[in-house]
Amino acid sequence: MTAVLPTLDLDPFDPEVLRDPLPAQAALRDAGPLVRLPRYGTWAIARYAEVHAALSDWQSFESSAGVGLTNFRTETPWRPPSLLLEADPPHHDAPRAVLAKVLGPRALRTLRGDWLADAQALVSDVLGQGTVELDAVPALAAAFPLRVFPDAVGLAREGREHLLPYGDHAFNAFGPTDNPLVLAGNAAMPEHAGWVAQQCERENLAPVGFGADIWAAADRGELTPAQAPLVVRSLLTAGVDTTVHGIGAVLHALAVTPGAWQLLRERPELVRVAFDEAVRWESPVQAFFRTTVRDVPVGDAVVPAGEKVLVFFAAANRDPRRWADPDAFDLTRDPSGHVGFGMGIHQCVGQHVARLEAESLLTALLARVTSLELAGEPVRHLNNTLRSWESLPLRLTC
Ligand code: HEM
Ligand SMILES: CCOc1cccc(C(=O)O)c1
Repeated sequence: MTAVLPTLDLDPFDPEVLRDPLPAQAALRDAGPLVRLPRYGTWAIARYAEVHAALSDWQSFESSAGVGLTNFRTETPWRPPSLLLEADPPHHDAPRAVLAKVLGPRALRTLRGDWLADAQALVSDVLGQGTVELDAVPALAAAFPLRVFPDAVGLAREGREHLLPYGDHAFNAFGPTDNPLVLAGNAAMPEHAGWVAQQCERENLAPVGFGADIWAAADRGELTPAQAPLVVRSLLTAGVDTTVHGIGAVLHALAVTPGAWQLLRERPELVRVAFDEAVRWESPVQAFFRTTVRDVPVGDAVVPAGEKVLVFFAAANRDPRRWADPDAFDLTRDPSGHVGFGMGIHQCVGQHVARLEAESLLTALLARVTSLELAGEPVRHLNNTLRSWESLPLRLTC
């Protein structure tokens, strides 16, 4: 008698699930190591062990059929596929090697001083002399990445307002194409995508920056000239909304966790742990799909070849089988091993950039702000892939 496969009539892209995904994540973990989601004819894995195993096994779970619900084998992608996110070895190798160098810790050493100074300047701008109340999403979480990252890429000043809506739509587009969030973004997308594509061309990039470094790699033959603009596009798609919502997540976590800000003031060396713990706890990138290359055993079942599997990073990051007290934001925990940046060959190539942005802003805030607390009810921003805040009212006391 074959075991009956757990099935859940759950829609991971339902707006109410996006608003509060925790019950759905718990239901998926509790149902079993592999769960059938008939709603979209797909499968889901939500437990840490199976998520980690799938992300580490790109030969069985491929990305080149797309990491959203759309199967590139049978449907046309909305844009030319990413040479990293939506590619597998061998095609993935060269673009990944180039970006790993361009965005690596060594390359970022030159930015560390500038980004801390920029963070200190921004914090001085937003703080009065005493207590200030502000919406931390526009004032800090969005303001800082938009202040430092486009310059680091080498973008012109004009048109940067396209970046956030472009990324927001790109992340929505990993969900169902008939989803209300996708439909709402379709009209403006050609304009945003057109501007982004323009900025990836060599002549529109500054002579110094991540963009120039990618084109220099093409000059050295490490990429073809046709690949270079798509690798730059990866930065513009993946590198803005994610850090905005990552910083929003750590500021929210610190504001709602009693004693956390004080502990960080006493132990500023915990700043980098704080950001990774926030990425585990909130998982700004909630989930991506993979497609099975062959019949793949998961738990005591088998996923047939050619099927879409939802790999739920956020659910794995709160799996009590892996984490003690998983729902607590705990600065004394060691969050290493979390899958908030993914795992394996596709693990976030921009994670060092994200960490440096968060570290810079938190360091500047910690030096000036004695207490950081909610000043009103935060409001969620709904997205098919991103967990994020529309607004985060905070009270900062100096
Ligand atoms: C808090 C901020 C961020 C989070 C939570 C995040 C999350 C992720 C995750 C989960 C993946 C794995 C995707 C998969 O396995 O299919 C990934 C890949 C990627 N990320 Fe990030 N990311 C962040 C910031 C950034 C930044 C700042 C950049 C660029 C500067 C970036 C560029 C990329 C790219 C290009 C990939 C594809 C890598 C590959 O497929 O080899 N990300 N990111
Ligand atoms: C955070 C996941 O990483 C992404 C997301 C969207 C696009 C790309 C890309 O490589 O174009 C990467």
